[in-house]
Amino acid sequence: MNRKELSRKIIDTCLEMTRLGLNQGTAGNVSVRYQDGMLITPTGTPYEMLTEDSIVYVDKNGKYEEGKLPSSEWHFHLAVYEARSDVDAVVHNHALNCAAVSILEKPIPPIHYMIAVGGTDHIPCVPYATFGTHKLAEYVKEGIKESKAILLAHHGLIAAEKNLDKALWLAHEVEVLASWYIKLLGTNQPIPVLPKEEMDVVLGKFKSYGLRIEE
Ligand SMILES: C[C@H](O)[C@@H](O)[C@@H](O)C(=O)COP(=O)(O)O
Ligand SMILES: [Zn+2]
Repeated sequence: MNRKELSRKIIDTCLEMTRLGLNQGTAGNVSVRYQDGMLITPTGTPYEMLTEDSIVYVDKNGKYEEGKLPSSEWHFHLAVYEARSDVDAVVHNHALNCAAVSILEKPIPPIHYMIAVGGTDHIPCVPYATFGTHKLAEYVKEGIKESKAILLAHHGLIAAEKNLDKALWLAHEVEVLASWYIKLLGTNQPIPVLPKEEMDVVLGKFKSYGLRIEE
């Protein structure tokens, strides 16, 4: 895809993220790997106002086009691309249930085998750091090596995948898992989790269970 097509795809992903109920207001941001950097949503702009021209190119050193202001979270988007050569798209949101679990500063444990979607047996939660900081990007860089989906404490979710459709799908799956976890926590009962041996089996099966979403 050329730059214009990728920019359109970013905007469509943002709008779909809101339609799916995964985001609100100007929270969240979306990027794709492009040339030696990335294309990313601008900061503080309602998704309905985005045009292809508003999408910002940021190079691998964080230098961006004059006259445009990228998402305040460009540091952690670049950090994801640095950390993982197997992903080309990143979605960040403040989805209700993901944000709620992140406030507990807890990972989502293996309450359901679909927890394997991120590539490990839990959805990690990285420590809190102020939005838009290098510190937050450092935490993200470490966390994303472990799982393609991570919670950011007291903040929200990051999902990274091979393309935008897959990244959005992953974000949606994790929000469903987070909603089950929140419900379970509300029962005040002990929460059974799947044993490590079973999660290893599922993780193995997921390696060949391809998600048929291509751009
Ligand atoms: C304060 C921001 O909303 C922050 O939470 C950031 O993480 C976010 O989600 C949206 O920021 P941008 O509009 O700068 O992408
Ligand atoms: Zn955010």
